[in-house]
Amino acid sequence: MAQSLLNSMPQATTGTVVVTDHLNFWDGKRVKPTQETNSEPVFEPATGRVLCQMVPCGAEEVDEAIKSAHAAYLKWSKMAGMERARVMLEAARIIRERKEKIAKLEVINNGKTITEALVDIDIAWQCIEYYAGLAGTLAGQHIQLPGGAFAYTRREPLGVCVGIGAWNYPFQIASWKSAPALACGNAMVFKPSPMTPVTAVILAEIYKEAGVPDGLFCVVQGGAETGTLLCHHPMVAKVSFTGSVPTGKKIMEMSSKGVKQVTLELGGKSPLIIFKDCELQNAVKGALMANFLTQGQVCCNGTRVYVQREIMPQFLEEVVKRTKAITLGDPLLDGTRMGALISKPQLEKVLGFVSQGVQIVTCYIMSPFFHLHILCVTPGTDNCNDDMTCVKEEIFGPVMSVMPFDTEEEVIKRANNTTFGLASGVFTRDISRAHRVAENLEAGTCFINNYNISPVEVPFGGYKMSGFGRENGQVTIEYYSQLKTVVVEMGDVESLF
Ligand SMILES: NC(=O)c1ccc[n+]([C@@H]2O[C@H](COP(=O)([O-])OP(=O)(O)OC[C@H]3O[C@@H](n4cnc5c(N)ncnc54)[C@H](O)[C@@H]3O)[C@@H](O)[C@H]2O)c1
Ligand SMILES: NCCCC=O
Repeated sequence: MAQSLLNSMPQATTGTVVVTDHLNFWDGKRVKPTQETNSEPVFEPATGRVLCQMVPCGAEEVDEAIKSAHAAYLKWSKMAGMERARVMLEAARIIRERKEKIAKLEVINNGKTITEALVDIDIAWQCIEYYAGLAGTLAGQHIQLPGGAFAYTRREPLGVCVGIGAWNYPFQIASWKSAPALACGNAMVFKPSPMTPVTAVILAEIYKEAGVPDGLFCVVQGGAETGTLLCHHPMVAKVSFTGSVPTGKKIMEMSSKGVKQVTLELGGKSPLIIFKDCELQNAVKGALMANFLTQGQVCCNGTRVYVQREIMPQFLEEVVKRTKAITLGDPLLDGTRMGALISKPQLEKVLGFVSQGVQIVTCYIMSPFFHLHILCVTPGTDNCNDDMTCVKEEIFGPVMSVMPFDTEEEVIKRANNTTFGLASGVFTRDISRAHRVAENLEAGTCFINNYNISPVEVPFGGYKMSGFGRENGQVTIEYYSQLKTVVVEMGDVESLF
């Protein structure tokens, strides 16, 4: 089914694709939804046209998917790490081979530009390749004890893990969650966002084609209700969630009832600090990368840009010039650098944030629906300051707030004055200052002299209310496995009784 959809992709242009294939996947195949009367339209962001119908899974369907995943887990978890690695490498190879088609579908469903979607799909297969490499390295310890006794540890999988995704990186989020889960011997049931239901099921088909047991990676469609069913299911061992802070709190609460492990990848309002000794052109490019990828709908964006007062005029001039030059338009065209926001409500939400009296330096709103382009900056503290709602809250749109600062001590205090802690950045030529600032910023990542690069070898995750647990990097193995200790007596039992 997906093959037929993918095969038609090379000819697809914006406004032409309609997806009719079933979007659920378990037992190794696409599954027809049972409650079709509950369907919700899914829109193509660039046109506002209906792309497909999303039918949420109910309790019985969720149960079927989880049971299918559990059956697969019993087989997959008994395979050697190297055997799992071979299957995962094949999945990575297939994604690489089909990346143009997958990226195109991602654009049609999400509205981001094709240039970015191709990078997202590259990062997805690289993630699967990276964890395939780690699958064969999972090992425990041997511990010598008195009298010839010894103990050893085994790194074991958790069981059936649930992945719940946001809409901004649909295929990539499904890959970032499934790759470490599968490498450790788990199965995964993944629920994409109801706004972007189309590409996770393609990942499921690719895993199957690569040779995973039927059911190992399942996809159930739905929103909050389906997500709730997943979090409460007694056969689920772990929930890995990407999304907003309010939903993250609910996920944690629900998971606590079953004492399930949780990873939370939540929102942010990250600071980017630009010192006067920076290489200005790099800092300007960094600020744009920190704010405008995926139309600003990126969790780790550096949306609070603090610029040292002495260079504010030059910085603003350059940043405004470059922002005005961003090509907005059809996201499927190679030359487009900013596509469409995910939905009309999201557009309205973003506009609501900026209608607060801030000076908007440049603003384009394109027809028909969701194109938006706003740079909201000001050199004065009165017009754009730390206390404004749009500077404190996550907007999740292409809005950059720029504020002046005077000293390092002051800016660190202001940068940390937030409940979020996902990412941060600093531009300076002073190496000591760079590392000192990185140490003092309360965030899970600090970019020095760059912003928003996410190599899969590098851990990614938040401090404070931006969540806990990590994705990517070696450490994530610990979030998808558990340690068993085996204690071995070689002599007689010395009993006190
Ligand atoms: N830290 C990260 O890695 C990261 C990455 C991408 C997005 N995000 C964050 O995600 C947010 C935007 O995404 P969104 O609007 O899809 O977030 P959201 O919290 O509204 O939804 C995320 C997912 O949770 C599901 N969900 C909603 N209510 C639920 C419930 N009660 N129980 C179970 N599942 C439920 C949704 O259907 C969706 O699949 C932003 O805050 C952004 O910063 C974080
Ligand atoms: N490049 C991945 C960033 C994920 C956050 O939205």
